[in-house]
Amino acid sequence: MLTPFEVRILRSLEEGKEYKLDEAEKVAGISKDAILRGAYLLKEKGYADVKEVVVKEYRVTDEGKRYLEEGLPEERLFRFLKERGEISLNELENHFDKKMLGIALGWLRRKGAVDVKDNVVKLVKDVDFKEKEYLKLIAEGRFEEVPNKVLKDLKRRKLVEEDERKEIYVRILKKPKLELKEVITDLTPEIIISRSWKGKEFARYEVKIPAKDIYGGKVHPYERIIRECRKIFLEMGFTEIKGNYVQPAFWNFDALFQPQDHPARDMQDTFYLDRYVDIPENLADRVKQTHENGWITGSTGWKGVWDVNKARQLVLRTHTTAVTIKYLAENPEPPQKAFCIDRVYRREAIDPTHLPEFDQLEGVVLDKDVGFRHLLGLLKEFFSKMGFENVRFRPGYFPYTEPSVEPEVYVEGLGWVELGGAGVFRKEVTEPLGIKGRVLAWGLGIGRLAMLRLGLKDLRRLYLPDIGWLREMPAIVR
Ligand SMILES: N[C@@H](Cc1ccccc1)C(=O)O
Repeated sequence: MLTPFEVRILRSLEEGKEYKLDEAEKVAGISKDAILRGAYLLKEKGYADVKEVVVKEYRVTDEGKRYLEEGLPEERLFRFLKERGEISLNELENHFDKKMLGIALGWLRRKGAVDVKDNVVKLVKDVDFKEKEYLKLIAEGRFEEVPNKVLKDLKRRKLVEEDERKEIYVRILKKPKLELKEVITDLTPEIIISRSWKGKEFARYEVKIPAKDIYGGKVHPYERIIRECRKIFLEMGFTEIKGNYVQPAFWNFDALFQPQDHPARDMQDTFYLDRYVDIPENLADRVKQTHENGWITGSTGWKGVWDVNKARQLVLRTHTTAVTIKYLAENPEPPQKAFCIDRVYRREAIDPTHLPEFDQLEGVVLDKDVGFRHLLGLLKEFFSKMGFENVRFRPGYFPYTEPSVEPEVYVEGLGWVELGGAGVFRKEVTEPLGIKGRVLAWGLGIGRLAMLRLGLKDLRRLYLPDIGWLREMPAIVR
């Protein structure tokens, strides 16, 4: 039994002749997808042969194009040396860009064209620069004429890029006596309503035929990992909390016993707003005393004068600890278990692992008889649920916790990666706010976590609207 497409293909393609998919499309007058499906069905029945050939194509990169105009770095240096004779490396740096000089010297040495001794460069042999001719051929699309080794070298130098394309050929082996009994391939509402399917055959579904890729809608990989973290803490009985992006320095720093001259409070590190708010007087008073002399906590405090105006200034929160500490001040009775997944801001120079806006996964446990070991166990449990089995804790320092640790997870190929901070809140933090009990606290960089899970090397990828990457990401990553 043949589908209408198969019949169409058999009728329009010549027996024994090989057609590229594009040609077959033109000759048969049906879409490439239909040809492909039909051809594979015909292959199954022995009427056709389908061949897939992977062809490589080469393209000159921007850097390569520049060299085509200016000459290869080694060629330019060679010409210069020919004119000038021996010359010191220092002198050369006056004539050439340092990076270009490095590349040029490297290749000339490899070719045995120069000798470098005591910082002096000397030409010792005449060499040719065929690579450039080859580069030109590639630029003209004549890459078949370029030897493989040269292609490989040019690719390694990033002057040429390789692309792979699949080409599909269809050949009709023999034509059956065409039986024109119609077969139904797509069952439509019309066919059902009119009952025209009666007495007809249905095409069998062939799962092995390559089909068009379909990209369904799905949750963004980063958001998916954020949801995964949220689920883990909800399942462990935590409450999710939220807070404002803009916080008084009081909640971001002072309530956390961060001294007013702490470098993290500097303009260099924190985004300040030119606005001030009032803070609860009784709290401010106790925090002031704690900073200045320890109040009744038994601590000596930081000494010096605590200035309420510094605490009143608004900042873009630099960590979500501002949210958890405020929550605990408002809910000081144990037990409490809360977490917060949200955006924080720091004045960072942007690089592959730093962004001025990023997200933290913050959490606290307040109870009468909890301690450091519970904290480590809890974090270990969380990481293990996230798929990181190898966890270790390095000693750390935060003004608000004692002891403090920096959790790290082991990632194949990267080694130990630091994921944030954790510790037990000091009494200088809990007592002035009236928090009754011990507090386990942590703040993790959730972007980093996502990066590791998704196998990315650059945090910025998480925020790029790269549709190709998004399409390729599976809906579930483990
Ligand atoms: N707030 C710290 C992390 C941390 C949270 C809670 C306790 C200890 C450390 C940071 O942003 O790096």
